[in-house]
Amino acid sequence: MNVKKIAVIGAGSWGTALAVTLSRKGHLVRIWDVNSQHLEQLKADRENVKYLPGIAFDSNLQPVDTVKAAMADADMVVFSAPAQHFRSALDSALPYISQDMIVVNVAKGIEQKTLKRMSEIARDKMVNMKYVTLSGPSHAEEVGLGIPTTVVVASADIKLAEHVQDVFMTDKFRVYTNSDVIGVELGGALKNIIALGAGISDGMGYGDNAKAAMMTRGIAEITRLGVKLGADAHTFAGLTGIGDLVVTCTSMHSRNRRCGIMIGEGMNPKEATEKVGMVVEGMYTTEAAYQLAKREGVEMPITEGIYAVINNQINARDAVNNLMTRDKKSEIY
Ligand SMILES: NC(=O)C1=CN([C@@H]2O[C@H](COP(=O)(O)OP(=O)(O)OC[C@H]3O[C@@H](n4cnc5c(N)ncnc54)[C@H](O)[C@@H]3O)[C@@H](O)[C@H]2O)C=CC1
Ligand SMILES: O=C(CO)COP(=O)(O)O
Repeated sequence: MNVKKIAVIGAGSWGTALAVTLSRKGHLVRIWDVNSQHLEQLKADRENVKYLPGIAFDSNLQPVDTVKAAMADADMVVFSAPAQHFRSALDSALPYISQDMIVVNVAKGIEQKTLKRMSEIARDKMVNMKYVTLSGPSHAEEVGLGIPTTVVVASADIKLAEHVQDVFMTDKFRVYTNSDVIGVELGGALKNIIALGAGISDGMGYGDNAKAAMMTRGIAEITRLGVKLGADAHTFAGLTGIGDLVVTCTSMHSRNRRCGIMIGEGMNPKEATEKVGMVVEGMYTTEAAYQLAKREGVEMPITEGIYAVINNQINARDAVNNLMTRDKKSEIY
């Protein structure tokens, strides 16, 4: 195997699970986080007790004190900060990113203040960056345990995507490629809105029929916005579309779903988000998608309903009633 030096920026649950996966494969991995206290704990425990407990670090996975130390001589950098923090994470690492270094981003979101996808932020910072998006149905807890998982790496440069596929691929972590960066990014980001909705539905005590409706009509509106923004509709039928939607709407590992459940049970959305204790990307992506849908003139009734609920403009029961009593429609339009 061709051993790579890999920097991981962001030691939350996903950054840690990926760092563990890469180091188990034999790569030399250094992980850094903006929270220095958290880094001290990683060094002392050789485990991420806060975000991914129970998964021991191999000797070739090293938490380091500075972004410079993480990036030194790296062949590849993996950004695993939440989407709203990608810009600042990239800024801190940018001085050390050469034209040859491969940049992989695993955040699932849209920047709220600019409505930009993660690859658009990266492109603004550095032309010709060797940039790849990694996404798909992949809860960190299961990846850490080595439970079979599939993901997709996307780049317009398919050779680059294939290279990243080789670096990450193991018999427990199967990696596909896709050249549709827009579709892969939007699938991963927008499913979090629907996962919030699925959780709200569960929290209200609604059943499997309601959740199936949420997921199916959810992917319909995700596809509508995605295609309008230049994605390939087929991508939304794949791992980073329906695949990630299914895993997030049905799993108790999902922070978005858990947050939704608490909201559905009556908790204030802000309190529910804080109670999860990790990033709940859907809370930010809902706002961004709501604005994007308005800007693009795309109908996204579920997103609109969830936007109204999490902004305390309407209660969840009335939002569902609004969805159920919309004008009659054909399923395909
Ligand atoms: N947890 C999971 O199972 C998966 C998460 N993701 C995505 O990965 C991204 C990160 O999620 P998690 O790891 O779960 O979040 P988390 O809430 O577990 O941890 C986020 C970490 O990022 C760090 N951070 C924040 N700003 C930073 C910066 N500027 N530079 C360096 N570190 C910074 C925080 O200190 C924290 O340690 C999200 O976009 C999420 O949607 C994707 C697939 C699976
Ligand atoms: O994206 C994920 C799994 O694919 C993680 O989802 P949550 O952020 O809802 O936990």
